Amino acid sequence: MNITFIGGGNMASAIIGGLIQNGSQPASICVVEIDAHARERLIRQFGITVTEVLADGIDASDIIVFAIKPQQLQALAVQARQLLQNKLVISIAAGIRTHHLSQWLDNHARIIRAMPNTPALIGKGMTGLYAQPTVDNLQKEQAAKILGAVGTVLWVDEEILLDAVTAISGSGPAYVFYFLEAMQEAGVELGLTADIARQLTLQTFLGATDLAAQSDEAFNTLRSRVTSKGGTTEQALLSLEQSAVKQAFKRAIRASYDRSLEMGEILGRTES
Ligand SMILES: NC(=O)C1=CN([C@@H]2O[C@H](COP(=O)(O)OP(=O)(O)OC[C@H]3O[C@@H](n4cnc5c(N)ncnc54)[C@H](O)[C@@H]3O)[C@@H](O)[C@H]2O)C=CC1
Ligand SMILES: O=C(O)[C@@H]1CCC=N1
Repeated sequence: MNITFIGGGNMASAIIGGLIQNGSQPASICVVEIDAHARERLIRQFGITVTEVLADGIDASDIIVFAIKPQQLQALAVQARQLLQNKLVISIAAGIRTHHLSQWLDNHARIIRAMPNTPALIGKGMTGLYAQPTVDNLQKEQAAKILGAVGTVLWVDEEILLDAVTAISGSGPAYVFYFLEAMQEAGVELGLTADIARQLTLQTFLGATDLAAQSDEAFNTLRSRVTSKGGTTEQALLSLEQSAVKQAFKRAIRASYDRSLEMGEILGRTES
């Protein structure tokens, strides 16, 4: 199964790294990339085939992954539409709806929209998938196999739910890194070295998320076990409540969701 990525930036690189780590042959992966520095990096990092010529890249595979910015997708689609025939198109562009992409591609009917995330690089990605009703089961299995090679996949049966997936797991690693930053900074302010604060923070996230993953219990039950009456955690949680951190966090996720919908709306409205 050969795969061509159009765009070899952060997210494509994370998926390619995960695929190779999981046993894919570099020779089965091609990237079309317009930036010369990025092309050099991709060859150095992965030993894959890289080209700047769209037709060559599309010709090389039956599965084409659109991995460029949402704002660039329409122009690219218009260039690609004569070249795709019945190939499977997987778009990872945030917000862009399959019916708009299909229009830009002259009513192409084999489109799967995917929302992966960057932990794909180490095989721990989370990808939401939505297929147009015209995509056949074999092509759905191929898409699930590719993204499944770099983590967990789940299908949604309404496209709007992919905007929710974007807000939770697509953008999600950035929220986690934000919390890691805050905990490390707090540790340093309390006198720890940056290295020790980093180690304590990371191991706490790893331990707590592994514990939650191995438990059937609700997150707030696990939280209550850390929170001794009259103890230290209680004070921290009280402070978080007083600062309305949960509400602020939910608003942040809603802002990501709204932006995904807005990008779909605005970028889909433009004429092809
Ligand atoms: N970064 C992330 O965590 C995630 C990103 N996405 C989606 O993935 C897509 C790519 O995002 P990133 O990788 O972060 O962006 P990026 O900016 O790192 O990569 C985009 C790459 O596409 C190249 N490019 C631009 N126009 C091109 C063209 N016409 N032909 C070939 N190459 C072209 C650029 O030179 C660049 O290397 C976006 O649509 C984004 O919404 C989806 C899930 C997560
Ligand atoms: O920030 C973005 O728009 C992309 C989609 C999800 C993660 N990164």
